[in-house]
Amino acid sequence: MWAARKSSDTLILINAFMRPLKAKFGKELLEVGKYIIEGLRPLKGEIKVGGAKNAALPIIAAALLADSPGVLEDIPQLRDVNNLCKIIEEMGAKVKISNHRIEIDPRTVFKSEADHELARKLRASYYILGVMLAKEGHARTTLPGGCNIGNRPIDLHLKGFRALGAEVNLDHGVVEVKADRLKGAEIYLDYPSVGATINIMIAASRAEGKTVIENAAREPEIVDLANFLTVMGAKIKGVGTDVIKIEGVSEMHGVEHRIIPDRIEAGTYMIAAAISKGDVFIRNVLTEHVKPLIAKMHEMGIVVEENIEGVRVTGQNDFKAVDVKTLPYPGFPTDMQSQMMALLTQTDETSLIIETVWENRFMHVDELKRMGADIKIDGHSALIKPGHLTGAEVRATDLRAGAALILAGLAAEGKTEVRDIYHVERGYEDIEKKLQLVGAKINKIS
Ligand SMILES: CC(=O)N[C@H]1[C@@H](OP(=O)(O)OP(=O)(O)OC[C@H]2O[C@@H](n3ccc(=O)[nH]c3=O)[C@H](O)[C@@H]2O)O[C@H](CO)[C@@H](O)[C@@H]1O
Ligand SMILES: C=C(OP(=O)(O)O)C(=O)O
Repeated sequence: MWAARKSSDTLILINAFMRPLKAKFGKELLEVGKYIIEGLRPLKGEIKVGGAKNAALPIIAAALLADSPGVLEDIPQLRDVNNLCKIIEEMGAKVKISNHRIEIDPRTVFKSEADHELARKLRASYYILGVMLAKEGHARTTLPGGCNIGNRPIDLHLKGFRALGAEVNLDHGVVEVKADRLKGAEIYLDYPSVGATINIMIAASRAEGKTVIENAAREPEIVDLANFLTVMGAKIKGVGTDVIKIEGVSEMHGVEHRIIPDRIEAGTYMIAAAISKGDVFIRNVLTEHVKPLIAKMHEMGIVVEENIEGVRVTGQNDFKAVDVKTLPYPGFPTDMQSQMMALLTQTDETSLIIETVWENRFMHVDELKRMGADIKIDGHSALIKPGHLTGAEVRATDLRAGAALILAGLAAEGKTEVRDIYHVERGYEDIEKKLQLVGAKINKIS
């Protein structure tokens, strides 16, 4: 959407040229690309982090709950955001995008179904379910896409909707939820699922009476969404703890809201600074959100200095091996696991990573091995031995796997080609440009 608005003439020309090729090879043809990285250059300077993808997405969807237009600031320019905006536009909302600001007018929404093809392109499309169920008493969408990092059921979302009084149907991968009136309920989540907590919180904000979500997820993105909903008129207490209480309201209005900084993007650049043996100030970081990473970096002997605006990471010492276990917030984030693994290939001894959130989030391991890494997987654990990385041709199997390979490329001798960068662009805005600004030799070939 941004690209189209930035240079629509160029796109018309490209499309005319690509149409016959797209017809022959499929519509994703334009989305293939690669990064080429030449490593062993210490990064120096400053990188600015953007708004958080995983906060922006539910907040864009939740803007439809209002009965008047609203404005969102610090929206990252990402494939996922673009696709979600297309979904809500197709449902009738008026969406005006300029730079990192989006105006959403929900008054013209006439449809409670998300376009299936678009919905399959991202995980967060399922927030349309909670939003439209609350707003119109009906919603329909296909099961969502997102990273292929394991089984990604939505049973807890559906359990929550049922508890609120909705009728739920899941047939051939299409989910439909309906209710004449949602009623507040007590809902215990078997696991503190981020998506289920968000979807239930959204639906409950317009239900009749009080809802209590127990064993709720505590991620900062959920707190950001709750702050947004509260300014819109919702009554929410306990967010950021594992018990969230919501008193339903009948009206919500459009507001202005600034999205919190992306803690995973911040963490990725913190590792870029360290792994390249560089010295980088990463601006626009809420340091309390990256504490689990800062703690591990300190253990490794990496110098991390925090201030109100961000963190300075200096990676000039030798790195000590550490063990890492991924957990729901405030534990070490699974979304930083692959990037951390790239860093742990550069330590003095063997490190251990235990992935407890997703059962299939080691797909980057085979790719890192192509670059010379010595990693053994046993179930949910990976043993990482120190090794010398050399450039290779590798594939970004998912968003954070792609980020890990770019990071490994920064520490590798020679040239690394990271292919299939579709997923990377779902979650990182201009990663190659931000890295170029601090001295990395990285180019994107589209
Ligand atoms: C768009 C978005 O915000 N994505 C993030 C969100 O994903 P997402 O919201 O999909 O992740 P969840 O927190 O829901 O999933 C965590 C665990 O709960 C399980 N589960 C989840 C839902 C459900 O109904 N039943 C169930 O069993 C999953 O299989 C997984 O093992 O949180 C994850 C965990 O921090 C991150 O890796 C993702 O980047
Ligand atoms: C897994 C991720 O995203 P999604 O849930 O959107 O696939 C992620 O952001 O690392």
